Amino acid sequence: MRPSLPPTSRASGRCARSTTLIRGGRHMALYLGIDLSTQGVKAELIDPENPAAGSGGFAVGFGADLPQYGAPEGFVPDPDPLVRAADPAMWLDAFDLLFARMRDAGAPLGEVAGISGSAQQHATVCLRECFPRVLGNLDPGKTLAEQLVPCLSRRFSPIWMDRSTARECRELEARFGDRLRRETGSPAVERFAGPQIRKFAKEAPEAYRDTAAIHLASSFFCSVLCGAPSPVDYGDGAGMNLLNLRTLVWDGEIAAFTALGLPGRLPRAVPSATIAGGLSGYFEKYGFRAGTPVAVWSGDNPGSLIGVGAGEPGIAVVSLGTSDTFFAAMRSFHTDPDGYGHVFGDPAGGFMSLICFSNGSLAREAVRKECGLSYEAFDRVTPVPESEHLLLPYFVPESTPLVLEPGAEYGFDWASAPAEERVRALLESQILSMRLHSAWQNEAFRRIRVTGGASKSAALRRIIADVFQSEVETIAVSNSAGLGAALRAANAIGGIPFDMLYGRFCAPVSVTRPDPARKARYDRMLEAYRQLEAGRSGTAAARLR
Ligand SMILES: Nc1ncnc2c1ncn2[C@@H]1O[C@H](COP(=O)(O)OP(=O)(O)O)[C@@H](O)[C@H]1O
Ligand SMILES: O=C(CO)[C@@H](O)[C@H](O)COP(=O)(O)O
Repeated sequence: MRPSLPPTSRASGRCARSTTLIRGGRHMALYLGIDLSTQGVKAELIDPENPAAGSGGFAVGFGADLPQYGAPEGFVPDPDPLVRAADPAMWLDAFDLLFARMRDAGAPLGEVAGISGSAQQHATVCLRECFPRVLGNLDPGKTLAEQLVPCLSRRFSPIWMDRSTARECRELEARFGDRLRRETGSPAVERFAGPQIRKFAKEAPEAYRDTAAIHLASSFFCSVLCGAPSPVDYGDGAGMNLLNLRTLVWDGEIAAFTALGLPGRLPRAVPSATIAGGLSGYFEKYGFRAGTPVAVWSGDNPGSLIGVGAGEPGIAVVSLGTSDTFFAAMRSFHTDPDGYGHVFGDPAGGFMSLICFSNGSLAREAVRKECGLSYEAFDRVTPVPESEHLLLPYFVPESTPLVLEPGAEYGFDWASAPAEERVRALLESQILSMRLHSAWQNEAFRRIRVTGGASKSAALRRIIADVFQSEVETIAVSNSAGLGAALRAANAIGGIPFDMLYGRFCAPVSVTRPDPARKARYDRMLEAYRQLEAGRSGTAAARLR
């Protein structure tokens, strides 16, 4: 059994466990998976022939390790809660730091046979014409940031938390109506790349003219590894409002309307098992072999679908990272009539659903601090009271349902409630919202796999099991996006079938069984939550109509 990443992994360096992959020994072929998330970059190194031997995982936290960027939560603080951007220079420095740490810890990077990765979804990186030339001539004597920042035509990248494109979404909806949802898998969505690019082209036309290529964070980092521009995979590409999921090519009409000349600025869209290229010689300084095959990167949620072993329909996944997401491989392509759910490419083939709640760990963090609790205490107090208190947990702008003006709304006397009641109300409300807004999938999932930082919380796992009346399973590695990237590399490059990899790396290590006695309670609370949400001014039950 592989132990999970200890909580310290976020802060810095290598996790406490040190295993055989670091201590030495011969390996047939190792695969490396990297995940660039909102708050840090993490890596998982696996040996498919010896799944018990882990690297322990490596991590760089933007706040703790790169404080000079002033982005403690991974984005540049902005007084406007709708504006959220990150500095690609910080991401690039984190990459150099991550690989240096792996080399210094003795990770056998020379034995890596294949690499892939994933990134937080929707973030765009805009690049000048010089990008391919600079990439092809990276100087190992300099840092990635020193060399690549001059290629940026937009200095900061809007990330998935940005909600400043309501106008552009309205324009896209007015032009294409329901075709957007039916063919790109989602209505126009504020955080998606298309509306973000439209806003950029309108507000900074010169910088847009100076832009030769627009990458997602995933295809940007795949390009950096390969030393040449990389395609976008269907998993992450579907989060742009630009990819036609019926034809699996960029929708020329939608792209041309989004911004003049956009079709010529987009990388190719390809299946997730595509080999993007060979590793750039720049990375030899960390001990890698130049030319090591790199499989295209994906989004962190599609990557996690693979990392928890749920690439086939039947198991739902709840990822409790900075955002909370609920997703599952789909049996058939269908879209959410309310417009909150999305359809992305499943890296194992076919499609996956996804619903994103922006008030995931950020909301839990806000309440935890307000109550002055540690996470251990937070976890201990939650199962105690059986009160049926609810709140709308909009501590930051919310995607599901769409809430642009943040402000939590309480269905009970919040100020005088004891800390444990507040915490329980928050966690139950978050999971009830998840049940409410995932119903469009029309599938009763009997098994849910949980992942992400907050999946360590036994209280949250209990609430998920009881609210959904499903078994809730964990796997050993909580960095499922990083593990998913390593598994994708082993599949695409090593030719190892996913079901074999799932069997070796994704077996459940804990199961929380639902308590049937709580079913009636949560059915009742779901109805009460629906009414609380419907009664809030400025919160639409459906994005569309
Ligand atoms: N024991 C815990 N209980 C609840 N939340 C936790 C716990 N440990 C960590 N977290 C939360 O996990 C979050 C990070 O999760 P992670 O999956 O690493 O995020 P991301 O991939 O989005 O950067 C932190 O914001 C923190 O609030
Ligand atoms: O916007 C979405 C999904 O559509 C987010 O889930 C991002 O992909 C960020 O992921 P985390 O950093 O929270 O894992």
